[in-house]
Amino acid sequence: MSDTTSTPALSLRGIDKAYGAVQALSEVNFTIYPREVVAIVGDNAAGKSTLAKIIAGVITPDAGIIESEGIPVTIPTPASAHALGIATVFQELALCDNLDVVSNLFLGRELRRGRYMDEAAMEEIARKILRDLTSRIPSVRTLLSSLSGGQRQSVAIARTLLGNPRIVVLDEPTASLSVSQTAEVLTHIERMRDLGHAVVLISHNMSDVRAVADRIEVLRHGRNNGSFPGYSTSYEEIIAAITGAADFSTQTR
Ligand SMILES: Nc1ncnc2c1ncn2[C@@H]1O[C@H](COP(=O)(O)OP(=O)(O)OP(=O)(O)O)[C@@H](O)[C@H]1O
Repeated sequence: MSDTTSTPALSLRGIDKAYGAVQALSEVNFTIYPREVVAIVGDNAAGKSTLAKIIAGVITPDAGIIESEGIPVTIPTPASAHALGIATVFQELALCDNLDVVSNLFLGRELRRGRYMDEAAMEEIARKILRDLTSRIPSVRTLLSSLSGGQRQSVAIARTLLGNPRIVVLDEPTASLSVSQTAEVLTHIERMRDLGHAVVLISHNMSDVRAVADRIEVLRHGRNNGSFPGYSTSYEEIIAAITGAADFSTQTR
């Protein structure tokens, strides 16, 4: 259950971002609380990825205020996002096919014991994280190249959880997954919320979003166009906000 009585984990207000002549975001507001899954939805070019990249510190906004746990911050780089407890899984999962699950999880931050890598400790942590996510990967020593798309997504999510982030941003995590793999990823999202993480879910898939999101934020042409409770909003209502058949621009959180 989200904790909307507490200070927001992250809050963005009045965010503008232009790429040359293209105004990708205009006066966008976005808030997420601890233990909350918030979906950002919208048509192509609505500004979803741009907002995700601002949260991830990949790009900086031209204007607007960002607060982390109520404190004004800037997120000029991915390292500063990381320092604020924000982890992002981009669509290109950035995993190594020729390495196993453990090596992918700990790539660049291997645990050592003296001069040697502490394989046993890394295996144990990998198993625990995957168990917490209820992942069905058979062995942490499986090579990435032999995993399904859904299992690879599990590894990418597990890798972000190693740093125990407050906020996890998932960019289209179920794109190109089968029905059963999608169900597995949606379970991971629910587990992350149960474990106390706030999850930002960028998605095109309305049934995914309605299945797991506590709240759905619609972007249209780079502006907010409505904020809806996830479980009780009809498919038609969300589509109307996405397509502009209905104007919800004043109804944002
Ligand atoms: N690096 C860039 N240079 C120029 N224009 C860009 C750049 N990135 C995004 N845009 C433009 O900004 C607008 C918003 O793009 P963005 O990728 O944020 O939308 P989106 O909602 O994620 O779309 P999609 O669902 O198609 O990925 C679009 O008009 C896009 O063409």
